[in-house]
Amino acid sequence: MAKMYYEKDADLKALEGKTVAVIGYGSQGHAQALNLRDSGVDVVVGLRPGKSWEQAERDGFAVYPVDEAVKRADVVQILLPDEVQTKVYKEQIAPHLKPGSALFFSHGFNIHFGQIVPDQSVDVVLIAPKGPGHLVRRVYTEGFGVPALIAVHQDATGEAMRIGLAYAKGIGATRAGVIETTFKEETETDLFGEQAVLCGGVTQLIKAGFETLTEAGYQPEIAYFECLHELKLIVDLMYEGGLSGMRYSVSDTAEYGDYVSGKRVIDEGVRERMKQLLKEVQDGSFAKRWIGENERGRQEFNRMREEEKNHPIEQVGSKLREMMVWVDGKKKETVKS
Ligand SMILES: NC(=O)C1=CN([C@@H]2O[C@H](COP(=O)(O)OP(=O)(O)OC[C@H]3O[C@@H](n4cnc5c(N)ncnc54)[C@H](OP(=O)(O)O)[C@@H]3O)[C@@H](O)[C@H]2O)C=CC1
Ligand SMILES: CC(=O)[C@](C)(O)C(=O)O
Repeated sequence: MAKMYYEKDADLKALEGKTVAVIGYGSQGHAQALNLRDSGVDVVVGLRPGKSWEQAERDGFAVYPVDEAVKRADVVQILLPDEVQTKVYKEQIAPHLKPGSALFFSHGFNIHFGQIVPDQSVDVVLIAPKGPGHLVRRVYTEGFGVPALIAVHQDATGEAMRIGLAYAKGIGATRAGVIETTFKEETETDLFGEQAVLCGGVTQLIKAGFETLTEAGYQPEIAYFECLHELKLIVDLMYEGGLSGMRYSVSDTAEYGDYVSGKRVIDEGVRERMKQLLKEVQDGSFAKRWIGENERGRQEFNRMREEEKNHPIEQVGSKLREMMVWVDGKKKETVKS
């Protein structure tokens, strides 16, 4: 069984007198910077001029160009998009990293695939929340935490784990639990999971179900409720009580359908294709394709993003989300797309 670290295993004193520079203020950056500050940690933000800089200033942070933020920092957390980290690191971070400082990531991609090779004089630590940034913030403000993974790639000071656990406590992760891993394991499992299950697999399943119902003539709003909206409620039950917890709460009819029909949708062929996806993550061919796509200007990415935005399920969903009174009687602050 994996070792789990909790609040009692982490000491924020490890960050006392240290400045943390959060580089990037997007999904993870804003969440981690706000949570750290609320936990009493001294935080500056490193950015380029633009909407994030303006937002970070509105949120009361001292914002600097990336290189200036790094010069002020004892811990540098790189929360830039994976595809831009290498260039920014080489040009604006590496030349200003202080010996004995710590370089943090929330995804192991650029270390694992050798895009970033830090100087031996710095600690290199991974604190990877296992959840989207906006929920890392929301759950923290509700008094809870999103669990995270921790890994040490380099321990120049002998303090990397201690500082890493303090950081995890600062963003609220030790409230839930932090599991020790490696950059390799986090990178490969995260890339596989987001492609085969969380984002890729699930969205294709939702769209296939929605299209099956709408093409059979059922109302698109009903198809949306059945195949997307209710999924959150079902997954909440799994989140709280596992698959058995969900099956306890749904009807026996649904549970029987789960057993006799689910495997006809997700059959052996799907499992074989999942194994192929994992191979392409492990051998670096996915990483090579993603790095190349960015070097070529992201035409394929932008075309697919546009196609997905125009899918009927998006139109139906945005109309319904405006019409519905939400479960707790008020509309939650939705993530701005
Ligand atoms: N999204 C998530 O929930 C999760 C993300 N991660 C990891 O966290 C890291 C950050 O991802 P995420 O938060 O999604 O990123 P986002 O795309 O949400 O945010 C990126 C931030 O970086 C800034 N930025 C982009 N390019 C530059 C640049 N050249 N110079 C300075 N600032 C720049 C953007 O500012 P601007 O407004 O100027 O574009 C923005 O503030 C990644 O390693 C990712 O894999 C890990 C777990 C979950
Ligand atoms: C939220 C998360 O961890 C993902 C899906 O892997 C990501 O956004 O990179």
